[in-house]
Amino acid sequence: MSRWVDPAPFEGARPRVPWWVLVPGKLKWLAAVLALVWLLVVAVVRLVLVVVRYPVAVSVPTMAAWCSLRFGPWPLLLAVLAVVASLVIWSGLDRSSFVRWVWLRLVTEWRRATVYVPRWRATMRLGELAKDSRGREYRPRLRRVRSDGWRDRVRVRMIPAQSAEMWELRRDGLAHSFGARSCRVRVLKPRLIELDFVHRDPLARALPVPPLSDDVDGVDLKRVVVGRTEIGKPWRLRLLGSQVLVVGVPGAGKGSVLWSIVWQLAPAVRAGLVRLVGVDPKGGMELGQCPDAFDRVVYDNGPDAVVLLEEIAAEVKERASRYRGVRRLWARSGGEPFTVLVVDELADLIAYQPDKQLRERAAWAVQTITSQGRAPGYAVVGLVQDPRKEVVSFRHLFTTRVALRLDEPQQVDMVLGDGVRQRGAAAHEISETTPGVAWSKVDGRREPERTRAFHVTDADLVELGLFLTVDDATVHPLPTRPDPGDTTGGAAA
Ligand SMILES: Nc1ncnc2c1ncn2[C@@H]1O[C@H](COP(=O)(O)OP(=O)(O)OP(=O)(O)O)[C@@H](O)[C@H]1O
Repeated sequence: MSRWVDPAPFEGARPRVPWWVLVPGKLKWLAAVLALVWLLVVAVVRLVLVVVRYPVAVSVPTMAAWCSLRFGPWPLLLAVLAVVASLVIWSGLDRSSFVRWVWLRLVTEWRRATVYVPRWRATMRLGELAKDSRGREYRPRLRRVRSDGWRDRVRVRMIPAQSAEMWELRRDGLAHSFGARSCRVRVLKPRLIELDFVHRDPLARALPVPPLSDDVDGVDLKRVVVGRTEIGKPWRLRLLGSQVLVVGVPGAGKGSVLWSIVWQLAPAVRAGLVRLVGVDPKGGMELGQCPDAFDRVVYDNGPDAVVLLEEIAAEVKERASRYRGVRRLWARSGGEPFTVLVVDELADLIAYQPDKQLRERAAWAVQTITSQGRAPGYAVVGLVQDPRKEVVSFRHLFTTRVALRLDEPQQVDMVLGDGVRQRGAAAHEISETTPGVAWSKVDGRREPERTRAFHVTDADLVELGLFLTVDDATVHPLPTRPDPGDTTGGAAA
């Protein structure tokens, strides 16, 4: 009898086919074409980025290869010689533009190729700035490199969950790894930081003051040049419409900032266009060096100083009420002098003064002048040694803040505000051997500037005093050459 017997169950592994085998043929072709287009677009974008980022490094070898293939080696050699000759002539005729456009670009490419690219991966791994997660390495990306000669600016795209502080902690290691003297970290935007690898300090040498000028029109109260920035530009302080706070430990060079301001204002002071008023609680140690510059000056922190401050505050209020609805900002044409109040040790008045009443009156007056003095033409230049709590509470009234050498990183934050140190303003790292070097931060401008004030010597202050008191102090006309026809020998001239 024939009987149906169930076959034994199949025990072999079922063959597995990739999912795309099951996709219909037309769709497969379409996907392949799309993938190819995508790869092509990515390749073109990368190529364009490389050309844009390194135009010299890409275009020169490409042109050279094309030339030698097309015309043989001789035209190429001639072209190289012509280029070298024109570069030599260019450097002879205009050195600064040659350095900017040619030399620094070559240095940039050289340092990128020989320092940053070869050492980047190892430094990131050993410095624990790169991380492994689930078998994938997250490594900060080296972006644009620019060399200014004295420093290299290296942009870095951070990996997720990384902060600028992590880089700050490794600054020393990074500087050693890339052969620099120091490294600063600046945050440019979220995830993007710039590392400044400093090779030498362009502000290492003291800056002599420029010659005193008679030109009153040359005094621009919005841009008083008091020194130089580290990128070689004039350091300009705004006095009209701004209040200036200068903080630094003893010997940091506060005096040089103060006297550089007075030096540059001198022609206007002499012409009566600018009036200087001073309070020097240190008994005249600072302002007493050139008292002739000041219309009024008090050498203590007692009642006289407070009365002077209150008088100025009352003037501010009176002038402000007159200006209301007439003009928004002081102008020369108004006929009233612009007033600069210099307080040498602000903390002596508003923090150290033991008499509470005097202290409060001084604080009120300083607060009134700084907060309301902008429009009626009153500027305060406040100097402070110790950024204590009492002084720091005034900080927001000063739109320009200058941090000379300070002791601790927290003090930098207290003076310049939160986040400014993270953008590179390491005033606590300024060397004792470079007094007058400072980090300056202006409200409304994101980046702090590293600067150095002119060095105003004692001899300069004597010259300043003479300039302000003796009418003809700097003008020494040469005797005129006697006229050959003049029998008196020119004596009458
Ligand atoms: N811009 C500068 N360039 C070179 N040297 C400077 C500069 N400023 C100050 N110095 C020098 O540094 C020393 C201290 O300067 P200064 O007295 O101005 O400091 P300071 O901060 O005002 O000190 P203190 O708070 O004790 O008055 C001086 O010998 C001065 O010659």
